[in-house]
Amino acid sequence: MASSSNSLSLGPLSLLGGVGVLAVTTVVLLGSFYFFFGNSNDKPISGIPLIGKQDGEKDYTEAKKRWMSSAKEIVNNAVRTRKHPFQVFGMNGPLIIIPPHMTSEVRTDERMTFKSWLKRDFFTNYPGFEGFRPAVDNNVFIDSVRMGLTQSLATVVHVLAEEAEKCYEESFPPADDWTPVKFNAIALRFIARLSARTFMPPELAKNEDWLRISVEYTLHFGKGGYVMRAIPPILRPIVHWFLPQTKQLREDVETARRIIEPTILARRKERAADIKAGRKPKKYSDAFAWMDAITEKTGDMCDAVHGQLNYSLGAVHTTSITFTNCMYNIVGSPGSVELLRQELIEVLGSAKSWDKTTLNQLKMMDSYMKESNRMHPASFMTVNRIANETITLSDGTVIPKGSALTVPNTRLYDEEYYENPQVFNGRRFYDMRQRAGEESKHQFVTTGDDYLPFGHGKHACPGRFFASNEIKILLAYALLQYDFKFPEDQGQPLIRAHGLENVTNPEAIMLYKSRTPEVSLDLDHIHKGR
Ligand code: HEM
Repeated sequence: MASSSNSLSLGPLSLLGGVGVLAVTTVVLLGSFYFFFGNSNDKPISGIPLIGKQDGEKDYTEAKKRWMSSAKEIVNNAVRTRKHPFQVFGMNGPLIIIPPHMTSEVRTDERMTFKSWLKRDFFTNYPGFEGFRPAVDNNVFIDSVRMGLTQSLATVVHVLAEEAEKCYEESFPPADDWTPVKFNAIALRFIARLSARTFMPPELAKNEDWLRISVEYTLHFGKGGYVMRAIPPILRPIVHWFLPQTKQLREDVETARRIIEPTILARRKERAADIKAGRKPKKYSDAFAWMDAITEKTGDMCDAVHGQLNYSLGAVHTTSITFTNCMYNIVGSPGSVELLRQELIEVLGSAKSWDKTTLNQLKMMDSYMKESNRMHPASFMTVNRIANETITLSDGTVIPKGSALTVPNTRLYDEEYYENPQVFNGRRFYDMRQRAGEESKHQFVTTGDDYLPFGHGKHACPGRFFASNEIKILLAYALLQYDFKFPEDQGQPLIRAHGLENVTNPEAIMLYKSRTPEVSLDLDHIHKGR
C-alpha cells in the first residue's frame, strides 16, 4: 500500500498546469496551517486515562503503530485491570474503550450512533466512498436488510444451494489426488456469487465485472480509508482528488453505475408502462425491490447503485472471513470433519428440500460456526459509535461530543463466560444447548452482551441470518463432496489479528480431494432426469 508521503508525491500534479499549481499552493498553505495549529484528533480526550503510549514518546505515532499491530493484546490486558473507560490512540485519533460491563449503556443509547462512526471513519462525504452513504443518510438501506432480506430468507435457501453447487463445480474440479487451492480467494468469490444471486437480478448476478467490483470495492475502500486517515483532515478535501486509492474508488463507483443503471432504467420504464396499461407493476425480489419498498413507505430515497455497493460492503468480506476462519478451524481440529459429516448424512438423508427447517437441524454445524466466531470474530471491536452530544456515563465518565467509542469483544476470551476459552471446542455451544431451557439459546445468530461478533440489541447485524444460511450451505457442499487437509510444511493457517480484523494469510494453501457424498445434496431435485 502506498504510504501517505508517496500518495502526496506532486509529480502528477505538474501535468495539470494551472490547476495543479493552484492545488499544490493550497496544499502547502493548508499544510502549514495544520502544522502550526494541529487538529483536535491528535490530542487525547481530557479526563479519560490514555493507554498504549509509552513514557518519553513525543507524539502518538508509535502508539498508533502499536494499536495497528496489537490492538487485541492491548485491550485484553487493560480490560482485566480497569473498571472504567480508557482511551487508546487509533489511526483516526483517540478512541474510547468501554469496558464490557458497560456495553448496554453504549449500544442502546441513540445519542451515540454507528451512522456517525461510518461517516467519520469512512469519509462518506467524499466521491468514491458513496458505498457507505446509504447506511448513513437514512434508514432505507438498513431497513431493506431488516425487512426485505429477512423476509426473503425462506425462498432464498434453494437459490443459495443451487449457486453453491455451481461454485464448487467451478473451483474444485474432480481430483483423485490431493490438490492445492488458495481457499481465501475462493471463499470470497463464493460469497460474492451467493450474495449477488440474492441481492441482484439474475442477469446482473452473473456479470463478472459486478462480481469483481463486489469483492474489490471493499478492499479499495479499506485502502482509500487508510490513506485518507493518514492525511491531516484539513488537507483531505483537496488531496483526495489526486490519490490513486481514492481515484480507484471513484472508478469503481462509475463502473458499478455503468453495470446497474440500464436495469434500473428498464424497470422504471416497465413499471410506467404497466401502470399506464392498468396492470399491476411486476414484483421483483432483490435488493433494488427491497429498497424501493422502504422508499415507497417512508419517502426517503436511496441511490440504487450506492445501495448495492453498501450491500457488498456489509455482506461480502464479513461473511467470507467468517466462512474461511470456520473452514480452517473445522479442518484443523481432528475428528471435526467426520462429526459434521455424520450430522449432514442424518439431516440431509431425511430432508425434503433445502429450506429453513433443514438448516435449523444442523445444530452441530451451527455450534462449530459459533465457536469459530467466538475465537476468531471477523472484527474484534463490533459496537462502534460516535457521540453526537456530550454524554455522562453511569460511572461519571464524560464522553465529549464527537468522540469515537467502541466495545471490545473481550468476554469471548473470558473464563468467567467460557470454560477453557483459549481452546477451540467446536461442540461447545451444541453442549450448552443440551442444558434444560437452553435449547434455542447459543445459536450462531444469537447475540448477547457476552457475545458481540454481530453486536447486540436494536442495532445488531440484521444480515446475520442470511450469512448463517450461506455458510451452512457452503460447508455442507464442501464437507460431503471433498476431503481436506493442510500441507504438512504449512499446517493450519494462523488466524491473526490485523488491526481489528481476524484474518489469515491470503496465500495459505488447503489441499482437497474429491469424495462421493453418502447422501444427495440435490434436495430440490433440480437434476432429476439428468
Ligand atoms: C458473518 C457476517 C457478518 C458479520 C460478522 C457482521 C457484523 C456486523 C456488526 C458487528 C455490526 C454492527 C453492530 C453494532 O454496531 O451494534 C453489523 C451491522 C450491520 N450489518 Fe452485518 N455482519 C455480517 C453480515 C452482514 C450481511 C450479510 C448483511 C447484509 C447486507 C449485513 C448488514 C448489516 C447492517 C445493515 C448493519 C447495520 C445495523 C444497524 O445499524 O442497525 N451484515 N454487522
